[in-house]
Amino acid sequence: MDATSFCGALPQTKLSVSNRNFSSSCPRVRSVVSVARHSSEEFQQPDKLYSRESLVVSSSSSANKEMTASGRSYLSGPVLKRNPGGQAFCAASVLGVGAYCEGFVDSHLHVTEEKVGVLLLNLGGPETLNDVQPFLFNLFADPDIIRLPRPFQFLQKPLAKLISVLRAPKSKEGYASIGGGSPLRKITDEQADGIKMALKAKGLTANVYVGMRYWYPFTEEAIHQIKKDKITKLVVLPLYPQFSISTTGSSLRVLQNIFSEDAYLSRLPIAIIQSWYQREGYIKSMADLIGEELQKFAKPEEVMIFFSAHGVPLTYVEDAGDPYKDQMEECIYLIMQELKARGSYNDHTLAYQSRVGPVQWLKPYTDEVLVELGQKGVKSLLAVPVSFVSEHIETLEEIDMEYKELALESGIENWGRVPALGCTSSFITDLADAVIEALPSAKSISTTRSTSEESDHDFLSYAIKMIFGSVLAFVLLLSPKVMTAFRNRLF
Ligand SMILES: C=CC1=C(C)c2cc3[nH]c(cc4nc(cc5[nH]c(cc1n2)c(C)c5CCC(=O)O)C(CCC(=O)O)=C4C)c(C)c3C=C
Ligand SMILES: [Fe+2]
Repeated sequence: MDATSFCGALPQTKLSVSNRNFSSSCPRVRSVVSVARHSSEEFQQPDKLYSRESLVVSSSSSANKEMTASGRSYLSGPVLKRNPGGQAFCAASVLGVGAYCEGFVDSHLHVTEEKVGVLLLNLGGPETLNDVQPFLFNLFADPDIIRLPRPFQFLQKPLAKLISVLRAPKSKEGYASIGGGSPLRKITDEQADGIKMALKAKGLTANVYVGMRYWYPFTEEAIHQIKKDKITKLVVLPLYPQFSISTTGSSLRVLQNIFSEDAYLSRLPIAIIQSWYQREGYIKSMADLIGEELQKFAKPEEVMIFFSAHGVPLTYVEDAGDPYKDQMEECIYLIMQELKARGSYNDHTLAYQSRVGPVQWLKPYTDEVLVELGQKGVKSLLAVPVSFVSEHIETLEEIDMEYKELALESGIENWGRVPALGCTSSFITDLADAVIEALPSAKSISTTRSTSEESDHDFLSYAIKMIFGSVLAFVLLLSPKVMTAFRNRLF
């Protein structure tokens, strides 16, 4: 990337990025990624977001093959593309080249100081055992976590209350076993500080905010602070390497709702990095950690590398077009390629953990595969948590305690676990690079509401849905499958 080409006046009109197609580098992912043409496509209406087509549009693949500064071989992070004219932002200093551009010329020809903000999105976790049930309520009240058909959506909150109360004792046990709360907030705050420092070292002064989806500091609080600080350009960076409707998609939906109803925010230029699992820095950082842990085994070459990703219900992928599974497989492929390039030819496998409720989730399931591997005679296994970048309940309790015990019982003798990336410096530096690369594509969102949302406000159709919905929901709740799930405490 030609660094000097970034510095200049802010364009007076919104940029539009030309529509180009790129193929994924991974043989397993054959879908074609097309780059969005309009700014509104970056910040999609919920209905649109979940169509297979628009999710693919939102994948970050390959557009960045073009944009990497150093001609790296991996695809890099931000979803969308560079500024086609290259004239929009004062990023020269960011790359340590050229003059530091401290201001931009606004539409009234006044020089205004640029204030860059970075918003990190994450899930959040209960900090005390008393927080567990309300945290679970927030999680299950999210229509991106429990996806009810439209006529049943009025049941979301009562159902969330019921499930959160039923699940709380089991979850509390888990949180109690890791010290009484989630470490996610502390780690995410440290990552935020790290990214701020890495950006500073690269010449970009930015405020870095943390917005959690289900616990403090909530996304709404972060946005409030962003407004207070009068940020003039925002990069949104979800701390999930792979996009899922249930994680990044859910957080973006919250942002969209807030932004579309606020005059200042809807004009704020914003760039969203929707997934970054294929960035060179991330892949190499993962390979570094795996390589280090492999060396702790007596015979590193005989160790099975066991990637364990958080699962999602199968319908997300099969019906709603969630790209999560494809992105996960591509991610594993890239990590294994990197390990091979370093001379490690270990066997590997991918399985999905943490399923909740009576529905089918992505397979194979981690617990089942561990038992099978033990039965097949695998003796050494290195677990790699791959959908998370911080330690939390599902690494510290589920993998380190439950799965380790199961593996040892199943015949696996040597167990290891790769730590989550946390504040690993190569990783934090790469996230800072992703922010810098994304900045030029920042555009303000469209505030147009979809017609389907408007129709929700139509009283007559709402009343009809309520009546039929209530009857159907009652029947559904009494169905044997749901009752069995409750009895077995699957929730
Ligand atoms: C890629 C990451 C994650 C996906 C995908 C995801 C989907 C998903 N999760 C649930 C239900 C629960 N998740 C819980 C905790 C939790 N989930 C993630 C990440 C993903 N979830 C993280 C990082 C955490 C831990 C937060 C922390 O406290 O440290 C929980 C609570 C814990 C428990 O009771 O097990 C639930 C419940 C669903 C239903 C879902 C997809 C639809
Ligand atoms: Fe989860």
